[in-house]
Amino acid sequence: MYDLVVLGAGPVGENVADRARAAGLTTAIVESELVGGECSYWACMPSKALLRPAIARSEALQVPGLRGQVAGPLDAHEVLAHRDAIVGDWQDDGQADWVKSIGADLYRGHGRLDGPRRVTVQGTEGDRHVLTARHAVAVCTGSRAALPDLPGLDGARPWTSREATSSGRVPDRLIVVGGGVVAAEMATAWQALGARVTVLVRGAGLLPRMEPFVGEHVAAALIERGADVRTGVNVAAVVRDGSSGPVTVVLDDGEQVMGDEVLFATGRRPRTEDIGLETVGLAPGGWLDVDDSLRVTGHDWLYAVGDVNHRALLTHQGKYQARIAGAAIAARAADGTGEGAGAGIGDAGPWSPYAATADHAAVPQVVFTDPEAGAVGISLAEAEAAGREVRAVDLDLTAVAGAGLYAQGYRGHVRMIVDPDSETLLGVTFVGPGTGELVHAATIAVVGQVPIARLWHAVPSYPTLSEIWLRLLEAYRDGAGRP
Ligand SMILES: Cc1cc2nc3c(=O)[nH]c(=O)nc-3n(C[C@H](O)[C@H](O)[C@H](O)COP(=O)(O)OP(=O)(O)OC[C@H]3O[C@@H](n4cnc5c(N)ncnc54)[C@H](O)[C@@H]3O)c2cc1C
Ligand SMILES: NC(=O)c1ccc[n+]([C@@H]2O[C@H](COP(=O)([O-])OP(=O)(O)OC[C@H]3O[C@@H](n4cnc5c(N)ncnc54)[C@H](O)[C@@H]3O)[C@@H](O)[C@H]2O)c1
Repeated sequence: MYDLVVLGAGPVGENVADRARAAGLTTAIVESELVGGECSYWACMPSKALLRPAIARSEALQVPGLRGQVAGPLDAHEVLAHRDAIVGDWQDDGQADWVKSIGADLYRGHGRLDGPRRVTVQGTEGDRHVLTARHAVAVCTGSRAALPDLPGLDGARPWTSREATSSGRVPDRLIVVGGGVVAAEMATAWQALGARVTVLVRGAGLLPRMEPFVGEHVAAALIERGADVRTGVNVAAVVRDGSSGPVTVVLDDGEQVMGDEVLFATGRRPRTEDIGLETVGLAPGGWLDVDDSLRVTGHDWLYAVGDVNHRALLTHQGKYQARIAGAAIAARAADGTGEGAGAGIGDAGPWSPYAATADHAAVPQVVFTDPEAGAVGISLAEAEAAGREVRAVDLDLTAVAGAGLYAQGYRGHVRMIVDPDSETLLGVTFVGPGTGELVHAATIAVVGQVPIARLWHAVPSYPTLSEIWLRLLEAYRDGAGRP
């Protein structure tokens, strides 16, 4: 018997276990593939290992004295080897050792709920275990790529995010279907590695969840570097010629696009179809609904944390939820009841240690395209959709001296969304080289609800990109975004 059983040892499951361990709970953690999850082996880490050389080279091309040194293409062989090293050659010994080091017991195999507070593990070696949880089970099984139901797709062996982050060779021609973050980042990476890239976007532009200027900058840069970015197109079928021949994507107007590989970056679905949800009265296959303490609706012992609850499909946000869930599980366990709304966690109102409030108000994200983009909080479109009256302050990032020093011909843009009543920030979005590192300042301003009047005292260093904060305050003072 354990205090807590965690299903899935991705970044989120690891953090739930660690937080619970810090509070003195005994923990078992079950993993069917690699300890470290999607993020470590087929998502964040390998994708950023592929992207960092591309972005560094691109920035060096804008720096006097360096341009000539990086005029040649990336050494794809070296970049792929670096990616392999970053993912530890898809071996998880280091992370498995870490799980042991925190005192949790690791069970390797497929875990399934088997009624309240029970998990069975079908071990990878044919072994079988029944684990019982005194206080809680945390489902942290993550998500996998969602593929559309298209004629020919199964036989066409499409890439998903897994192949796009782990491929050992650069295809001559890569077709990318989708316009979200995976599509934009992977188009950027493989183009920089030498593939001729065609991006097929169903909607009006790339990165539709962010402010529109982000997708415009990223698409323009991809096109300048030779990619074919087509918007408003629908894929009707996919055909692979033989087992290793080229692939043809047929659009619904009959046009055909040829490639050597096709990546479907068309979103995610939850890994909940075979985890025994039916044994506790829940429907298999869906995202799991949770309250702000990450407890599954209607179950006082069951938590769902990370991608699987669909609140924010990001590692850092999942790990934030993990810290909150771990704290709530421990507090309810200490309280001795583990039952009833609020038992052991007091009122757990917004911003308490037991409420993942930032999921609603301030989810930060950096998109590692070239140029980089970053955002936190709401966009103008989201404010309008919610009927909120806001002021949007827009600026070109070249308004600061730091931009011209960062890169010759620097291009970038920022938008700040302000609540005019409280004069606090509701959201900020950046696009431009180096802007990923500006996002955390924005996150602190949004989460801290720092009034504009106080932000004037947060003096940005000269001559950094951060000086854009001062320009934003000046523009706001001078009436920018006023109706
Ligand atoms: C290409 C790509 C790039 C990304 N880049 C970023 C990025 O730069 N920054 C960022 O913040 N986010 C990024 N993300 C999102 C990030 O990968 C996810 O948000 C994160 O991995 C979610 O963590 P998780 O622990 O909830 O799930 P996962 O990482 O999916 O881990 C779940 C774990 O549970 C295991 N599991 C599932 N079912 C069972 C079962 N029945 N029994 C036992 N074990 C089970 C799985 O094997 C897996 O190890 C990216 C995603 C993709 C696809
Ligand atoms: N840097 C980062 O933080 C980072 C990087 C990669 C992924 N992620 C996370 O991973 C998650 C998954 O990313 P994603 O890009 O796969 O999903 P997404 O939901 O962001 O984008 C999927 C896109 O595919 C399109 N689409 C869906 N079905 C389609 C179809 N049949 N034909 C054409 N287009 C179709 C959608 O319109 C959407 O624009 C995201 O939520 C993101 O937060 C984060």
